[in-house]
Amino acid sequence: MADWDYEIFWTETIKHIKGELEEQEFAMWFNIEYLRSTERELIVAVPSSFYRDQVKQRYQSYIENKIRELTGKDLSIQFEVQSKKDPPKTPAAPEKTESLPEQKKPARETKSQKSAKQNHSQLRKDYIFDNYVIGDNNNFASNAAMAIARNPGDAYNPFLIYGGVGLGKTHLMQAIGNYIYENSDQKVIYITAESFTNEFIHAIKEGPSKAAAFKNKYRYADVLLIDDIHFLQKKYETQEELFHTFNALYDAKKQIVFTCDRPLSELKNFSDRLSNRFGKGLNVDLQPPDYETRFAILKMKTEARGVNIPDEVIALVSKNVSSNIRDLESALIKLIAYAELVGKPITVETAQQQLKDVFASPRQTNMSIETIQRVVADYFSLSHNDLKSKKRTQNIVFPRQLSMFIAREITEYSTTEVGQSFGGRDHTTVMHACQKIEERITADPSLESTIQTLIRMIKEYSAKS
Ligand SMILES: Nc1ncnc2c1ncn2[C@@H]1O[C@H](COP(=O)(O)OP(=O)(O)OP(=O)(O)O)[C@@H](O)[C@H]1O
Repeated sequence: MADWDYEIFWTETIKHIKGELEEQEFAMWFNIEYLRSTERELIVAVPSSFYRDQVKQRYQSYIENKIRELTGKDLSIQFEVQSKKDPPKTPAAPEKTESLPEQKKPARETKSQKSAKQNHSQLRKDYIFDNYVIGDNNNFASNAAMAIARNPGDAYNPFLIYGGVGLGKTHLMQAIGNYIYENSDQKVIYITAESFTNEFIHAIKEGPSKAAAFKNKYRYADVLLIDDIHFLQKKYETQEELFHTFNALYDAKKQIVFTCDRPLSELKNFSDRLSNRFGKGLNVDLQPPDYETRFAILKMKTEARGVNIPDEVIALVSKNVSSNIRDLESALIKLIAYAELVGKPITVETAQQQLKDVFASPRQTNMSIETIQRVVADYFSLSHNDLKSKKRTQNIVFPRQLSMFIAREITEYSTTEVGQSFGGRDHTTVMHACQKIEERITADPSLESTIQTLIRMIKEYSAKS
């Protein structure tokens, strides 16, 4: 694994730490830059030997623990002193702007993904890294996916991508498959959990030789990609079969990738031992894209279709369709179809008229939970990461419960979805939070007016962003 690069994990670790520490403390002690990595070490730069000694003493084990949580590996941090003229760069949140965003880059790969090989029969040929736009919502997941595609079976195995509908799980998973298929002779198998189940039931019905053929087919894969494993809930026999397939592949160091619509902890009627196995590797989530990323995705999709749509129209659609990327694409297709049918260019006016129902649908007007978190956190002088963190101090627990309560009041998100947005908490935590807030309102009616103030602020914030 000589060419392994832990930079993405370093970036992610720093992001977590930034969310946990006071702003000042972070700015003071995390003037640390990633340099390179070896199999067991991450080498980072600090500005002076004094700084190095202080950081080592205060934070080395804290950082190493964080990295272990993310990678599952015991990596040690080595500090190199490198004086710099430039001031430290601390990651800053992207500013929200009404203007057109700069073009984001798709996830380009260094190796060419185009070759003379025939397309893989189970993989969509356009689901490749080159067509996958990277934004803050999927940065970690897509970088991890590329690292896995370059070293299948080596480091992050199994790899689980989870997140809500239409956020790019299948695309990313198939990009891994396409990359490996194009660049090696490894046998890549992609299947949805539903087809896996149907094939399994059919094979058993057909008798022992078909059942054996089924087992062999999956156990001799080099790379197994199974989409939508939440479908396996309650399918105990298929889970059992997959458990054995998993063990055979895992022991042989073959890469396994799964997608799921929720974190493993939220799967119901799912065997613990299977869930434990899946949880062994790297689990990453995909969040809904921000405005800039939506714009970049639409821009890329229009270019790929060879249609000419003004940037103002792309901006309008990106602003008004925020639920997921599939909805974004559907809106675009609707516009293109209309323009082709009536033979007219697409303008802001036609887009507004043709997509007015889409823009007004409850899915699009639904307030994002992140907006609620940001406004409530700001009100209580916290960072919005505090609300998603595991911290249980009273100054954080109350705003967190309040945010959950407001999310249930003014959005259509389920308790499961709300819980997931608060650091992957269970839906029962959300129910408990709502009950606690209701009890507090009964005991202290002035809380009701605080809640109304917050809701007004959230709506104003949302209208501006
Ligand atoms: N980052 C991205 N860049 C470009 N296109 C994207 C991106 N993410 C998703 N898409 C596109 O959005 C559409 C939906 O993606 P995909 O089917 O992978 O979502 P999903 O999360 O698997 O959804 P589901 O849960 O419904 O199966 C696809 O056309 C995909 O190409």
